[in-house]
Formats: sequence, C-alpha cells, structure tokens
Amino acid sequence: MDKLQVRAAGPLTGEVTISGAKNAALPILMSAVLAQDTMTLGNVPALRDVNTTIALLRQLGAEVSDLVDNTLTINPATIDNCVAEYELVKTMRASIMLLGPLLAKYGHAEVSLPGGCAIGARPVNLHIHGLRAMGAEVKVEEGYVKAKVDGRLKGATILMDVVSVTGTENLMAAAALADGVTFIENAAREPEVVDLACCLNAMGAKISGAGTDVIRIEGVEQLKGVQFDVMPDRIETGTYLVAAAATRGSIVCRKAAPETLEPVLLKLEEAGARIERGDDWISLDMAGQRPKPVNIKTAPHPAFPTDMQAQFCTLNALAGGTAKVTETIFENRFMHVPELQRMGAAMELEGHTCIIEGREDLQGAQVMATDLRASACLVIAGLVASGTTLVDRIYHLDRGYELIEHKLAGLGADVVRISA
Ligand SMILES: CC(=O)N[C@H]1[C@@H](OP(=O)(O)OP(=O)(O)OC[C@H]2O[C@@H](n3ccc(=O)[nH]c3=O)[C@H](O)[C@@H]2O)O[C@H](CO)[C@@H](O)[C@@H]1O
Ligand SMILES: C=C(OP(=O)(O)O)C(=O)O
Repeated sequence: MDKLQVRAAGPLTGEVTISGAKNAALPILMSAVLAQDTMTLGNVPALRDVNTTIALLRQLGAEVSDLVDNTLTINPATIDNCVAEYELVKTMRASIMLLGPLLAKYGHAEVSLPGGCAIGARPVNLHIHGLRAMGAEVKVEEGYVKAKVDGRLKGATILMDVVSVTGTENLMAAAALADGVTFIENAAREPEVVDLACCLNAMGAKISGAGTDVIRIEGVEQLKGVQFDVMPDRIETGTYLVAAAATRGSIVCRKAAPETLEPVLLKLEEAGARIERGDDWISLDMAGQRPKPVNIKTAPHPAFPTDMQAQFCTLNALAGGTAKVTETIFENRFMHVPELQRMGAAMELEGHTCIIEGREDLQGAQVMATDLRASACLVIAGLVASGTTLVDRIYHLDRGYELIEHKLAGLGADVVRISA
C-alpha cells in the first residue's frame, strides 16, 4: 500500500491548477447512460473513483474510452446489462447514481447497495422512495436495489425528508426521461447538483430550479450525447487553500470556481487570510501570520461543507486559540481526531463537536488515513509538523485528489509517495 512521506518545508507559495470535481464528474459520467449516442466529457479528474466508474460503465456494456488529457467518451448505445455488481460498487458509494438513469432509460436496474462506510451509514431510502413515487417497483434483495417499471417513469412531486445530494441527483436524472413533470422539494442546492443539471440540459433535458430547494423537471423522450466540461473541484480548491493557510503561505488556485466555495473563503478570512477572487482564480495570503481559530458547523450547501471539516480541524489545531467544529451530516466523521492527537494536536470530542485548542507546533508521526478528507487533513498537518509524517493507506486520497504530491511539490512542499 502506498504511503505519503511529508516533511515541513516552510510556507506554501506559488500557483496550483485545480482539477475537475470528483463529486460532479461521477454523477455526470453515470448519467451518460441516459444519452442516445456518444458523450464527450472534459475536465474529468484522473482519480481512482473515475477509473472505477469507467470499469462500471464497461461492465454494463457501454463503450468507454480511456481517460486521456482529462477527456473521455462514453457511448451508452451498446449497454446490454443493467446490473452494477458489488465488487466495483463497494469501493465507491457514488455508484448508486446508476440506479435512476438505468431505470429511466432501460426500465430496469439492479445496483448493489454500497454498504456502510467509515464516515457514516449512508442510507438510500430517499432514492428508493422517490423512484417509487415515479411509479417504479423497487425492492432490496440479496444486497441489491432492484428496480423496474412498465414503460416510462411518471412525473411526480417528491418531498425529500432530508437534504440529500446523491438522492437529488439520482431522482433528477431519472425524471429527465420520465413521462410528465417532476418536482423535487427540499432538494440539495450543492453546485455539483447544478453542474449535473447543466449537463442534462445540454443533452436536451428540461430542468429548472437546480441550485434552489425546488427543482422542476419536465421529462423528455430522448436525450442526446453532447460535449460537456466538468466544473472545478471546490473541495480540492479548499484543501489547497487550507494547506497554504496552515503553513502561513501565499498561493493562487487557477481554474477554480470562487462562487462555489464562499462559506469556505469566509472562514479562511476569519482565520486571518487575505483572500482575493477573480473569475476563475482565488488567491490566499496569510502574510506569515498564525491562523486564528474559527468555529465551524457543517450543513448542506450553502452552509459550510462537510467535505472541508477535517481540513479545518487541522487549521484549528495550529491556531492561536480555541475553536469548536461541529459535524451535522455524518455521524462518524471525526476519525482524523485520534490521528491528529498522535501528532500532538490538543482536541477532544464531545458528541458531534470537536473542541480544539490550537498549538504552535505539531510533531510528525506515522498516521493512518481513514477516509478521503481525513487523509487530506493529515497531509496538511504533516506540512507543518516537525520531523517526518508518514501517512498510510493513501488509496483514500487517490479517490479524490488528482496528482496531490505533484501539486503540493509545485507549491514548495516536501511530499514524496512511497510505493509499496
Ligand atoms: C448534504 C451533504 O452535505 N451531503 C454530502 C454527502 O453527499 P451524499 O450524496 O454522499 O450524501 P447525502 O447528501 O445523500 O446525505 C446527507 C444526509 O442524508 C442522509 N440520507 C441520505 C440519503 C438517503 O436516502 N437517506 C438519508 O437519510 C444521510 O445519512 C446523511 O446524513 O457526502 C458527500 C461526500 O462527503 C458530500 O460531498 C455532500 O456534501
Ligand atoms: C466522502 C467523500 O466522497 P464519497 O461520497 O465518494 O465517499 C468526499 O468526497 O469527501
């Protein structure tokens, strides 16, 4: 298993180019099955999860090119199998996004339940509820969600009890080919939902309201293959900005989408960073100062994203004062806390809140990455800690950060991948 060796090398400085968003790319790749002909997708990040998605689509019979220069083509016309098998699905929860599109296009679909994961339970009851409301027969059997419908799905009004990003995306994609109008109420407003809606609309769908809490989808009979570029990754952007802030550095993120990470930028400003935003760039400058503590409470967009919580734990661990970080989306998303404690961080958990007393220094240690963003927060800690930090199980990191060691090295960090 690969490890990352991280040593402090002073403040991060320079420019980093942001990749396409994992959490937009995966639903868009899976919604490509809705098209009649070939989709060409650009700005697709080279990530382990993208490779898994390519393998899943090929397993269904789609013709999928390799990813070259962050571009790939998907021809779904050759799909002859609507079963997404456990072996691939278990490594990536986003696979559930195949359910709605396959069902809407082919009238049946079987997608393995992804199972629980380290950060929390991740149920799919809302996806099932919505598809049933659209007339599908859905059962959970032998670890698979099995859905079928006679003819087309029917437009329906669906109230989401809880704001669910993938749930909203699955139902929106399915409704794009349904007969009649669907309303998704209490919809997720995340920028990735908007990106998927833009892609579907380019394919000929009639979706309005994406980015608000009511999405209206007027079903159409067919969707066509188009060229579409995936939006920039706001979480990758936020991660590099926090890394720069933790090291008291000064960086510019290029090919970013500032409007998608306003809550993160506001918290970085509160931490003492000078932030400037352009159309597609963000700069951060700490002017050599130690970060100030910032209280964080995660919640659905436009509030503070759960995917940035771990990184802000590290930032607070280095801040001059005490901060509270509260997680409201996932019940078990603090597994980085014991690892950061091993590096000397002063933090305690009280239920869903982590109380962090900032320290001037952390110490390098061998630590274990437990999930994607937890891995990122340990790498950030290693950029500041004395001695050497060895982050184990970085396959988590490879799910979501394209070329992380190269991008960090470009900012002056001392980060080396040690291949097993
Ligand atoms: C709202 C939110 O911040 N969602 C995050 C979630 O998206 P992801 O799409 O993975 O998860 P959801 O948005 O669906 O889940 C949000 C909440 O809804 C609950 N739920 C979800 C579906 C369902 O059928 N039933 C149900 O009860 C979940 O247990 C969770 O507490 O993880 C992603 C990866 O970390 C993040 O990028 C998203 O920002
Ligand atoms: C946890 C994440 O992803 P996933 O939903 O694929 O597990 C994430 O993007 O932070």
